Amino acid sequence: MATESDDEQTEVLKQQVENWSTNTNECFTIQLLKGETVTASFQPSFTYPIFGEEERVFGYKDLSIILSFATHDLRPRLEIKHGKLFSEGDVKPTDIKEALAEFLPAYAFSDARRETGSEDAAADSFQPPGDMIKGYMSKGRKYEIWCASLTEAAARQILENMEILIPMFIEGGTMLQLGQDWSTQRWKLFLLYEVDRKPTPNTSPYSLVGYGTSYRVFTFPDRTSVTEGDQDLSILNGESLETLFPPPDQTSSNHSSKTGSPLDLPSRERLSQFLILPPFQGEGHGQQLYNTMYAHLTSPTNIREFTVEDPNEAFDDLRDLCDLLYLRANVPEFAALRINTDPAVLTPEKLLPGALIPTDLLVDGAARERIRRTTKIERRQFNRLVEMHTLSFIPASHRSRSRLTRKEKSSNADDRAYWFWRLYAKQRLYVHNRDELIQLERAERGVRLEAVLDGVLEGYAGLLERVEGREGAKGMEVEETEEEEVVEGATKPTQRKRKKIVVDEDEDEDGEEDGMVGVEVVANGHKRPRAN
Ligand SMILES: CC(=O)SCCNC(=O)CCNC(=O)[C@H](O)C(C)(C)COP(=O)(O)OP(=O)(O)OC[C@H]1O[C@@H](n2cnc3c(N)ncnc32)[C@H](O)[C@@H]1OP(=O)(O)O
Repeated sequence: MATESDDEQTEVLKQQVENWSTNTNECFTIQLLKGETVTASFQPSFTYPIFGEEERVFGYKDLSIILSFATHDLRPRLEIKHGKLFSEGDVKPTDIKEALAEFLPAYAFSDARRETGSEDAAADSFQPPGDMIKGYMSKGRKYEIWCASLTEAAARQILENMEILIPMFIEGGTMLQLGQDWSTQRWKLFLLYEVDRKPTPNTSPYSLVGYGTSYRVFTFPDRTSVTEGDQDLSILNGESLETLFPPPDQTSSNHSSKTGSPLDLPSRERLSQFLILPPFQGEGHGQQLYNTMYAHLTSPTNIREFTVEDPNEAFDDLRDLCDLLYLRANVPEFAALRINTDPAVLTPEKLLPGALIPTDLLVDGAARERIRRTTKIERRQFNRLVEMHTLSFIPASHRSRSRLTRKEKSSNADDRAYWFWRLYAKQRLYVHNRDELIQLERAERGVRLEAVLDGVLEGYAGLLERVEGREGAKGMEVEETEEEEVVEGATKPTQRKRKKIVVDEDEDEDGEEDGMVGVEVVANGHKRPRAN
């Protein structure tokens, strides 16, 4: 049984823990260093992957943890400063270096390069690994995007140097665990640098702004011929693939030269990690890097599709904006897509209650498939972009359920278009949310689907506002943009701006097919459910 003095002791202990504990998001500073000059300084968004859920360390007064990165090769250096240390009994202060050990290369904890002066010499002659694939100017400053295979030692080194930034800035983000085997050839590193046109002596002109990684996954040539499960051949654990296509470094001397590399197989490219360093966010660099990665990764003929691994909301916003601006400006067949409201095509028999939604008639199915294949945009993302684009031609004043009482029979073309647009979008959302919806009573399903659709609409409306704003301003920007472009290694245009959209949708949409699957033509619900 706890006595009064036990309680007092517990209270004292609690007080001590509080007095000696420090929030690691607050005491942690990340610095970018050019020579010994600090060019930028910022705090991490998350430190829980390093210091635990509470994001606190114990046992220090006036603690400050400074992690500096050389701006060019991201070589890290750790400095820990503190006042008094807790020293009572056996309780020791948190071992900060130990907590950071698995996130940083060993040399981050020592100063050898700095002490020998080799840092400056290396900086002077530094060139990013790989090839420069894009250059652009923004606000009078020069930027370059470089792409390197992660088989290149210098690229790998840079990635290892800065990988701690992923768990620090992407919620749930983890560091890559690359092996030493041939499969590393599937990986690419994209580095976005600002290039100082008048660098000071003994410093590098290159300063990292952001980076992305991608990897190649094998796919069947015609994904649509498979309806269930993930079609990546990577599920074969490489064994069958390697039998068919021995990797180059393991190819025996009697191996036929006819046999290609696994990298030449029909594949998807998957964008894996994407980060613009905080001091450079919100300046359009995310768009530049995304557009360049998309254009570069989709250009080989054996690449069938461009996908993104676990995007977060901010990335989804960036991707939606970039993709929609690109398709509307550069793919005329996409720009021409509209909701079909022609009663001669959408005959009463096609719209009987209980009939399946004729999505291929509502928005030209053959054209959609053609565009999707040539642009290589992943199916779910592409379908969402078609929804956004076709919605944009329906005036906002007609996007109201109260105007839908006469459904397809409405005499107003915009009201009819809105009715059909809702049917069209509901088809995809039904398939996507099928698992949840089939558990509901039939009547509830309609209501739930309407609610999901309203949430989607809200997001689309915000995005369209930004897209149209950009397009409206484009005429005025054209001259400046063309002047600013210094290298056009990529085919996607330079554009910028915003907003968010989310539903209950996962990344890969294997199994979701267009066409007349799933949803029936249903009457609109009468309630006004909450948007999700
Ligand atoms: C696959 C993955 O790796 S997912 C993880 C993505 N990475 C992160 O979340 C790390 C931290 N954040 C970042 O690195 C950056 O802020 C990014 C990549 C999200 C965006 O890059 P930025 O250079 O800031 O974007 P950029 O200036 O080009 O903005 C373009 C548009 O993206 C969208 N956007 C950018 N940042 C955000 C954000 N934090 N929240 C919502 N939308 C955003 C907006 O639509 C923006 O247009 P706007 O300027 O009109 O608002």
